[in-house]
Amino acid sequence: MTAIAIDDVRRTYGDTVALDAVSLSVDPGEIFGLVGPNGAGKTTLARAITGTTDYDGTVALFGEQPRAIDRSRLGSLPQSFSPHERLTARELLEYYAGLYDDALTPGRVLDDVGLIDSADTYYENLSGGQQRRVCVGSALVNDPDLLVLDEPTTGIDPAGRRQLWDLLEGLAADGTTIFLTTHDMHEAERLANRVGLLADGELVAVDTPRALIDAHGGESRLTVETASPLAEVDASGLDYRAAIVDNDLRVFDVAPTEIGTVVDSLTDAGVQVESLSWAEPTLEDVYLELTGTAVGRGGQRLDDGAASAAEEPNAPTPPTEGSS
Ligand SMILES: Nc1ncnc2c1ncn2[C@@H]1O[C@H](COP(=O)(O)OP(=O)(O)OP(=O)(O)O)[C@@H](O)[C@H]1O
Repeated sequence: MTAIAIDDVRRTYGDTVALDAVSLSVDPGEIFGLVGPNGAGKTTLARAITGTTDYDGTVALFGEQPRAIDRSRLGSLPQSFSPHERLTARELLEYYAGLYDDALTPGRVLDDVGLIDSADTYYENLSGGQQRRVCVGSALVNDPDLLVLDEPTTGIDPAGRRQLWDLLEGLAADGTTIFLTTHDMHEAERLANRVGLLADGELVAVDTPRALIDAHGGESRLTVETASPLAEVDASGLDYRAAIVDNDLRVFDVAPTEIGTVVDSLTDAGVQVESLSWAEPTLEDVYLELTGTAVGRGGQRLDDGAASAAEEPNAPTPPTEGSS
């Protein structure tokens, strides 16, 4: 049975369309990541799933309406969540555990979220990231079948994020369905089986991170820092499209095995290469492309005549005056 079935869900606030005919289904044991700019509608969709906002259309969780589902099957972490400040981390989890007939022990949850050493610290005295971990723990305490987490790792340090990712992956491997929102594209790429991109209330793309990157991520890029003034760099001998981006020469779609050839061509053209870095497209490129915030494939100077040839695939760009 589908874990989350969302069909033609719409939500407006006055003139604001927060969700515009969103349809989506999430399988049991799947980790689904929802990304999108501020105000795109992510929290509204998470709230529609947990039955904490009204909407038109239908949402079913394991075949039941969100407000009808046995609460012990659902764990949810709202974006804004402020537990009682004068309780310790352990007391808070004891409190939330007490809401269910059958709950995990607070000690185990604290351990899972990496807070066992701060178990007896008042919530108000925990750091922001530690507080967020307690909040994540409160969503886990009933060992739910479905977890809806709205920006679970915001404010949590890199090591803590990794710990939570491992934890969530382990839960999903054991069959828990996880729906999470995030602004961290690395998190979505690493964690989610599928990613949905919401923009202005519309789900504009849904697929595996790999498929999204293949379809929308663009080309790999070789960034060349040169000792030569960029205005004098002649890249016309390259068999690759090139442009100037952030004061470096960027060469597109170069296979790693071809980097040496590109460097040789540049050196032959009198360019002094200082450093090189090569990067594959990532989910962040997909995000920037699909939300219309991409700089432009050929670099930021596409709008000036000097680099306009960069718009043409396979047209080597000789950066000239004005393009440095
Ligand atoms: N209670 C509300 N009253 C009025 N407008 C609201 C309300 N909640 C959300 N909105 C509007 O709905 C739209 C979607 O908001 P939502 O919080 O779902 O976006 P989001 O993608 O979660 O944003 P963020 O990344 O900033 O958390 C926004 O335009 C927001 O201003």
